[in-house]
Amino acid sequence: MKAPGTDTGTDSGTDLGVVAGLLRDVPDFPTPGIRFWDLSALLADGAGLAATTRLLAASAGAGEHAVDVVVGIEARGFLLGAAVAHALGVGVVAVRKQGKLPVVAARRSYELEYGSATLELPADVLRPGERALLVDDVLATGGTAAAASELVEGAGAEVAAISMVLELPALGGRARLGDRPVHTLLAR
Ligand SMILES: O=P(O)(O)OC[C@H]1O[C@H](OP(=O)(O)OP(=O)(O)O)[C@H](O)[C@@H]1O
Ligand SMILES: Nc1ncnc2[nH]cnc12
Repeated sequence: MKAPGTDTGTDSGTDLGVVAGLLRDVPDFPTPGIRFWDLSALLADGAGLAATTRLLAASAGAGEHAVDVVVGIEARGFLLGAAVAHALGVGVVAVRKQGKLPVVAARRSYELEYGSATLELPADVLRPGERALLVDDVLATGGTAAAASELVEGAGAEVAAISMVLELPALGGRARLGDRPVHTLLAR
């Protein structure tokens, strides 16, 4: 039984159950053979978004280990990254797909489960020594998170942690991320 006053809806086991119950998988999207994990229903649900935000923000560290900024990866990482940054009281940096930013600090190209892409970091938004929390929805091959991490580190900032909702372990993404701390809420 919970102690009086602790039933605030922020129990992490309860939050995880809410998140798991709102995940959807779609066969053969965007190409045949891909089992696509869709977070639309989770994000559209107020309790789902709140639970996800709390769980992702728990990777942010505290005190001298606290992160200074959240980095959200286009596109689904923008939604989660902004929510987590707001919960932590820090700012959010949008790492964008190629061609969207007017002033670019650096870019990295990579392969993912169903194609290839290039990410760009905006100029003059990360300061050397800042501790960044990388946020995205899915860790699959790890190509996206590795590219975003390299951009953050190339700017002289530190990837303090990488926080994602869902990991697809069969695709080996975690191994691509070296010794950077990776936290995923669920695996499928
Ligand atoms: O671990 P990986 O194999 O790199 O795959 C994970 C990435 O794939 C998806 O993004 P996608 O590139 O489809 O872009 P979107 O969010 O703009 O739809 C997902 O949101 C992650 O960013
Ligand atoms: N299977 C998948 N579902 C959702 N997002 C992804 N990104 C890469 N692979 C994915």
